[in-house]
Amino acid sequence: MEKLMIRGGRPLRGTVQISGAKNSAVALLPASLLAETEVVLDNLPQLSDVAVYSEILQELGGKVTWEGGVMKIDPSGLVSKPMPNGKVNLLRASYYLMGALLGRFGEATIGLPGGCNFEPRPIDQHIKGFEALGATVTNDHGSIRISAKQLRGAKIYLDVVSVGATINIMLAASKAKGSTIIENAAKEPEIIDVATLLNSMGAKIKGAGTETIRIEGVDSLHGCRHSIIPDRIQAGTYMIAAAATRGDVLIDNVIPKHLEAMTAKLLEMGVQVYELDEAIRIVGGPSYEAIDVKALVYPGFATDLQSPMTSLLTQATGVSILSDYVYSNRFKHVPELVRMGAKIRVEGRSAIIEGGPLNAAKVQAADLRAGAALTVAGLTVSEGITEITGVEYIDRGYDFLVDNLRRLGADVWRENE
Ligand SMILES: CC(=O)N[C@H]1[C@@H](OP(=O)(O)OP(=O)(O)OC[C@H]2O[C@@H](n3ccc(=O)[nH]c3=O)[C@H](O)[C@@H]2O)O[C@H](CO)[C@@H](O)[C@@H]1O
Ligand SMILES: C=C(OP(=O)(O)O)C(=O)O
Repeated sequence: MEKLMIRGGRPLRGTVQISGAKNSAVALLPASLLAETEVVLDNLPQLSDVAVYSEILQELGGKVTWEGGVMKIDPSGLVSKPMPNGKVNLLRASYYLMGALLGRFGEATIGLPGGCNFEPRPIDQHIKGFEALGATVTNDHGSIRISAKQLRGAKIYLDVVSVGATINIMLAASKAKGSTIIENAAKEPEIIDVATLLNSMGAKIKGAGTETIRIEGVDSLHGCRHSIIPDRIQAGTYMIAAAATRGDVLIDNVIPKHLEAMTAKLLEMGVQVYELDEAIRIVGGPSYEAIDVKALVYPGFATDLQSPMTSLLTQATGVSILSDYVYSNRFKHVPELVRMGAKIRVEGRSAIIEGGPLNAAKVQAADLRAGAALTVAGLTVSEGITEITGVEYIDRGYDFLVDNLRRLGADVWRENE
């Protein structure tokens, strides 16, 4: 196991290139299993979740080659195989195998997903969707078994706006007989990305990115080439890090529209933000105002940026309130930030943050974005070395983190624990 070491206090300066989106990649890989011929994915991030997924595809009989940011997936030799445990327990997005294998083979047995467990993350809406499409779903000692003689299109209203359920239903419904309508669908850019891939494979999906998605089922899907959208969460984290270190950073290869909520909040604090066609420049200032932030479903402020934003708000003057309306208890970063001298208390679904300086400490990342929050915090501390364990979580979502930060002038490195 490694730990991340940070000697902070240096303003980040320069340009950082943002990779393809993790939350798209981990849905596009299983989506490719619905094709009968080769799918090529470009701009793939080099993340541990992607590596695990490529191994899962190979266990299922897919042929995978992965060089740099390009993965070729030949699913022609795919076999229907139960996956009750093993690699599926390592990542959250293994739940997409349910929709993909159900669409491809009419059956799937998949162990309950892993990933970041900051609080219980139910999948009842995924199951409600599969059942509405005519599947039988049973829970067998922590494995979900799903089967259908023939999937049939249906009208499905999601009780909660769920990224995973929306995509999972799209995957299965692409191969159902007749039309499916998903109401109260999630609108995240990653959903549009998955629909774009599926449509390039021959699916008929309309309305992705709105709250009503219509899917006309087709008999078969074919291979294609697809380039993954940039990772808005990675981009938002570098925006936060640039502001927190009072630096000047060009965040390149982004879709600025995907970061509008982030941009609006930074401007409100007094950070200078310049939107270009495919880049955003952040210029930090000497002082920031405290603000209130509400994490919501897209296009609201992303819950995945809530933890790193907490670290930035410790650098503002006054008291900020950061509330998470997606996950009520996503605050595992808070006790660790408190160890670094932050004045934060959690009340219900809100963190109340009083601005003030941080100090170096030995801290533990309990999940991916908690790790991002601690990294941002460490970068602001000018005396001492911050040591962050739990780096394996950070590797789920930030490729080339040390290289990128060093190129921006930070003094960071990894060491064996
Ligand atoms: C791999 C991936 O894309 N992960 C993202 C995805 O997770 P994930 O798809 O798991 O998150 P959802 O959008 O499904 O969850 C949103 C909310 O709905 C609840 N819920 C969800 C499904 C369900 O069946 N029942 C239910 O009650 C969840 O507990 C949560 O409170 O979206 C989250 C919210 O933007 C992000 O934090 C994750 O980074
Ligand atoms: C929670 C996250 O990921 P996952 O859903 O894959 O655990 C995240 O990306 O912040």
